[in-house]
Amino acid sequence: MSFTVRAATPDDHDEILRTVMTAFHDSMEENEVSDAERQVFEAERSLIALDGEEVVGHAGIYTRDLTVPGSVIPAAFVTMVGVRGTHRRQGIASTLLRQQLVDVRATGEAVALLWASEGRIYQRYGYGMATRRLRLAIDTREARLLEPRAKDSRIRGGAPADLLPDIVEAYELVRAERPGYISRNKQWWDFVLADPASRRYGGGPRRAIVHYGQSGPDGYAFYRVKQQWNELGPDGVVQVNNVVAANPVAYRELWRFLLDMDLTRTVSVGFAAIDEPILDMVNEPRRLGATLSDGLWLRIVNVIDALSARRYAAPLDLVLQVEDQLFPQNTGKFRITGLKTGAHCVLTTDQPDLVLDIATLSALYLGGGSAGGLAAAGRIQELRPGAVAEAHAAFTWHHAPAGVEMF
Ligand SMILES: CC(=O)SCCNC(=O)CCNC(=O)[C@H](O)C(C)(C)COP(=O)(O)OP(=O)(O)OC[C@H]1O[C@@H](n2cnc3c(N)ncnc32)[C@H](O)[C@@H]1OP(=O)(O)O
Repeated sequence: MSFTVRAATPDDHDEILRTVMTAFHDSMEENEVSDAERQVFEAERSLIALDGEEVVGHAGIYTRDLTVPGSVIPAAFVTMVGVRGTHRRQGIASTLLRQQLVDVRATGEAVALLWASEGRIYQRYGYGMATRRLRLAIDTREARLLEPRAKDSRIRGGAPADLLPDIVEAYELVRAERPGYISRNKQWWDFVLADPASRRYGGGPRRAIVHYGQSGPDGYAFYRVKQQWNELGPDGVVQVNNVVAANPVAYRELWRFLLDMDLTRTVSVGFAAIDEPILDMVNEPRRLGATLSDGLWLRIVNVIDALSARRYAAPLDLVLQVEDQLFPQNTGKFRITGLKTGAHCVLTTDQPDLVLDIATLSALYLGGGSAGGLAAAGRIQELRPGAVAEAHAAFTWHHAPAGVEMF
């Protein structure tokens, strides 16, 4: 089978969606496509594969900013990757995904990242597991907050759209500090707030709570309640995306509201960080029902730009020997010097301290992958004793990175 590849046009949007939904065993008819979804579509950054006139594969990109340790950088957010079942395993996704990475580098972005339907799809293209995702299923009768209610603290609840200016203010307080957070312009807030009934999966409409401290809004959470009853009475589930808060009081009081809602017995959280503060705020952490999986997958496309764009938790001076099968520019020896205030990365002929491939370096990038753990897994080779410990201290960050929204 032969296929051609071209950039999409705005008119291709619905056919692309139909193709991707078919690949996901879903259908356009059962999913309302919101205006918000159409608005964020970037036709010129979408690649489609065609068999004759038929769209048979797609890989798209959203252009947004990503918070990395100590900095915010432009990044490519890969989305809607799908190949029709009739055309799978014939190299279509590989062609699209490799071409896409070349385009990302040409655009000037240093990294691409994505949520994987299955992690094993993407490692072959150099993506590394850059964040870990914690899900919580909290038995609210068993896990209680240790601290009493705060004074001078106020919570408002309502429809997200009605509270939006305060929600945006709180989000912006947090975004620049937390690796993994993503910029949201007006279109992206519309996208985040879109709440079509076909995507509620049995839950009610999305609601918001905002916390107000002495200087204004400083935290919020979105949630929906799935109302259910068993033979003993109410058994509702509060489904929370994540809790966004700029300080411990805001975080705690938002949680207090969520954990103590009438007619509910469980709070589920979809996007918690592995250092999520709630783990250290309750009397019975085991009852938070935490489960761990892969989070964001990240691919460095430009080693020099990426490594010099972030900051490092401890002084760093290392030579990394990197192997990248797609980009010859990323293969070689790089000296990285870094501090909390700045960083520099250049090609060098010096002896390497560590040897690793691009997927492993990508896993380290946001501070999520542990250099010690990756070395123990045999993915980093240490040529100078002590170099793994130095990399470990420098690449980690005081906030674990987390992917906090699907895109
Ligand atoms: C960011 C996102 O959008 S994540 C969503 C990804 N999409 C989905 O999961 C939807 C359902 N699946 C699909 O649409 C397709 O099967 C895709 C996109 C995953 C793969 O498309 P294909 O065109 O079949 O991939 P392609 O033929 O290029 O395969 C490349 C290689 O990856 C392997 N591969 C592809 N998909 C998978 C998978 N799901 N599991 C394991 N291996 C896979 C192939 O076996 C092949 O290996 P090889 O080179 O050793 O022979």
